[in-house]
Amino acid sequence: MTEQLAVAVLGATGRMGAEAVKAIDAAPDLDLVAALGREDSLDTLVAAGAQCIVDLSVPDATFENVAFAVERGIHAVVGTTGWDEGRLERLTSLLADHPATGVLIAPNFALGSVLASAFAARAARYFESVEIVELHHPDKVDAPSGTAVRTAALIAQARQKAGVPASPDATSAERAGARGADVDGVRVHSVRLRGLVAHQEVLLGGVGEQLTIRHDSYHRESFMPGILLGVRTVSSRPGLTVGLDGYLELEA
Ligand SMILES: NC(=O)c1ccc[n+]([C@@H]2O[C@H](COP(=O)([O-])OP(=O)(O)OC[C@H]3O[C@@H](n4cnc5c(N)ncnc54)[C@H](O)[C@@H]3O)[C@@H](O)[C@H]2O)c1
Ligand SMILES: O=C(O)C1=N[C@H](C(=O)O)CCC1
Repeated sequence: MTEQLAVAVLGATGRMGAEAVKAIDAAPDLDLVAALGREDSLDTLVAAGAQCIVDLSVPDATFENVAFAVERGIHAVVGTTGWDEGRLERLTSLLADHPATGVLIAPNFALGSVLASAFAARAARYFESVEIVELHHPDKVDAPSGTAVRTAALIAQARQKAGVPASPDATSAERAGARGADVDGVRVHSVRLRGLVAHQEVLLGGVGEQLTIRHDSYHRESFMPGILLGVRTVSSRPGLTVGLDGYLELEA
């Protein structure tokens, strides 16, 4: 029998963490060696012999958790949001000192969401206007969602490369927030509504037509195949990968 990979979950009692604990526990090739909450010491990871962490904690804690792992040569699969450019730069320089260690930061582990963002980036160069509406449960602490920030970045890159001008917008009188947040030049609107899990629409407008690319996660189980893929792949991908699309063959 091949040796199991020793995995620890951080944020283990949270909505996502609890689901990840179940998924890792059920995977025959993975050994759940630790399940940490807010009060637990990160030293537990070392004592438990973790080879890979899955961080599903909170934006305020995720950098410290991942840095602790990287400094000890423990790979990290990260679903927690809050990874701005400054944090990514600091992590990249930390990884330079630990060249065998891999980190995957995936704003969304649902395959359909990753595909929807990739499709939207491809389509965005052909439409005059593009805006994003992200819709989540009301217990979410951050807005806009990490997925929307990543989708906007991919769209902005694709439009810039293709020389597409900014989406037209004649707004000259605005009540604060009415036009959403500007993320890399793309307007992002955040809805928080009881009953929702995680949903996103990319609205693409051209003369006389509209294309909507929508993805829905109805249950947190939808994120588990992506987490397992990340855990199984991260040790063979040293350095930093942002987006699960980095581990998928998305080109047709
Ligand atoms: N990448 C994805 O596919 C995906 C999917 C869903 C949620 N998320 C993100 O995952 C994060 C968690 O979401 P959630 O809905 O499970 O939130 P949650 O609030 O239910 O869970 C977070 C947990 O982390 C714990 N925690 C706080 N500080 C900690 C620390 N220092 N170390 C370890 N644990 C700590 C909290 O006590 C809580 O139990 C959010 O940033 C969310 O946006 C990502
Ligand atoms: O429930 C959440 O919180 C989610 N967070 C991620 C994000 O911010 O994009 C992924 C979807 C669910």
